[in-house]
Amino acid sequence: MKVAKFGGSSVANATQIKKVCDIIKSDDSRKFVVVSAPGKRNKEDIKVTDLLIELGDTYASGKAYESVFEKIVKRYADIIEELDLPKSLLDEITDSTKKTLESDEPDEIKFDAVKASGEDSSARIVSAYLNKIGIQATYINPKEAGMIVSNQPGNAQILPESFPEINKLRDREGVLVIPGFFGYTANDKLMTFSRGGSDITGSIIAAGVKAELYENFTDVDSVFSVNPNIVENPKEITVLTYKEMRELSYAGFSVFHDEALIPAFQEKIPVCIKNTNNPSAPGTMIVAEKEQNGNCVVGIASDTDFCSLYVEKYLMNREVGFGRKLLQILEDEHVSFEHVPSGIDDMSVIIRNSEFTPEKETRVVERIQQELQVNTLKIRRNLAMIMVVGEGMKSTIGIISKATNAFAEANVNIEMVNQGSSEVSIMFGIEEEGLERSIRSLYKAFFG
Ligand SMILES: Nc1ncnc2c1ncn2[C@@H]1O[C@H](COP(=O)(O)OP(=O)(O)O)[C@@H](O)[C@H]1O
Ligand SMILES: N[C@@H](CC(=O)OP(=O)(O)O)C(=O)O
Repeated sequence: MKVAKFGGSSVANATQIKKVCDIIKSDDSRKFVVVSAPGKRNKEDIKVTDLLIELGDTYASGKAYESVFEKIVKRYADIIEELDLPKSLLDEITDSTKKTLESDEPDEIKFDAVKASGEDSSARIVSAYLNKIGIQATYINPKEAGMIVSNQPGNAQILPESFPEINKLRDREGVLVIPGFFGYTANDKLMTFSRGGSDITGSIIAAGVKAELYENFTDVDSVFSVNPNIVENPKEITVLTYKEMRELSYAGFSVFHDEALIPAFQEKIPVCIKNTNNPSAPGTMIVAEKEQNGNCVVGIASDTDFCSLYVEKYLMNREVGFGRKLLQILEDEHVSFEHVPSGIDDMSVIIRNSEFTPEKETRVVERIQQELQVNTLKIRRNLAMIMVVGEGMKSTIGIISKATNAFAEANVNIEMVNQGSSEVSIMFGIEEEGLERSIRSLYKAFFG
């Protein structure tokens, strides 16, 4: 039995949904189908999830929300009409979205329910269309599927007790169509995962039903060795390990959510990234282990919007507990950090800009100065992180020198370097301004 997840681009309009249903029809083992909300139909379009977020915000602020509501309804209306599905389905979706919007739930809970209604509507539509073309299919709500999550709006985590419940889905008849992106708390409150979280649903279902394969259908033939929006026609990756993919998606390969590998990895379920628009292409396989042959670097990922908090203190190496005290100040402000490169007398903490608001910065700086008596304290914003990834790097000499040469050729100054202890990745911090030319130069050095 396989789990097939279809992303927003695969259900963006009726033509795409027909392709999705053909893919399901072409293989009887595709029993579990997870869908996202309709995504962008072209570059300038807006994802339904983004419209729903706008709807929730507008409603909460007491402003007129009707025009954005109409835009959302129009997206479903066009799809339902073109698929020749009954008008009652559109009424059902419209009524349920309106009811969610007008519910008495606290704003935070309501926002998640409004946001998730895009996935819910997609699943109802796909299931109805499958039945129309003669495939027995049932819409399954995540509550019915047994997806119990933590009480963290917008950032829920699956709870372990879900898996035995999900396993029972194996006994159900026909194709089961499950909306991605959300689950329910033990108190029956709907909570969404973080953005892009339908990939997580697919992986949870795959782990729960112990699927033979988790197929993740998107709009590219494979995972490329570098973001195709930066380098034209980059090299395709045929096989990746879980570890490599986790590092790459964490560091910016938005094609697959970085948290989504964990459930599949725990049950050792292979993942295949495939293209809805070209399903016969083999795609990229993500597996536990692979043979090391060819290039030791598999991919180069990058992300922007980081800042660094740099502290220097003479004899820091001798001061027991310095690192803990610094990180404690960040913990007290609920700031999570990404990397901590350090020297003898200095330490940097790399944080996402969104985590480190100006208000938090003021409080953190004040406390560091008062409590840690550092000699230097510097905050730098607008940093980009580049991650060079590959399991084969640990047994290969000269990777860092090849990379630093590539930065030099791109005339970009490296602000920091951090090699993860697993030696699967090397991280370089640079100013955002030099990002694209660095990536092109690194790509040329490792894949050119
Ligand atoms: N290294 C990469 N390989 C493939 N695609 C990538 C990579 N980095 C970024 N992307 C982008 O990810 C997109 C697919 O992810 P996403 O938009 O989330 O799809 P979906 O709509 O299927 O959820 C691709 O269209 C591509 O622009
Ligand atoms: N629709 C949600 C969840 C998701 O996974 O979407 P997509 O498959 O389009 O990345 C979002 O936009 O965050």
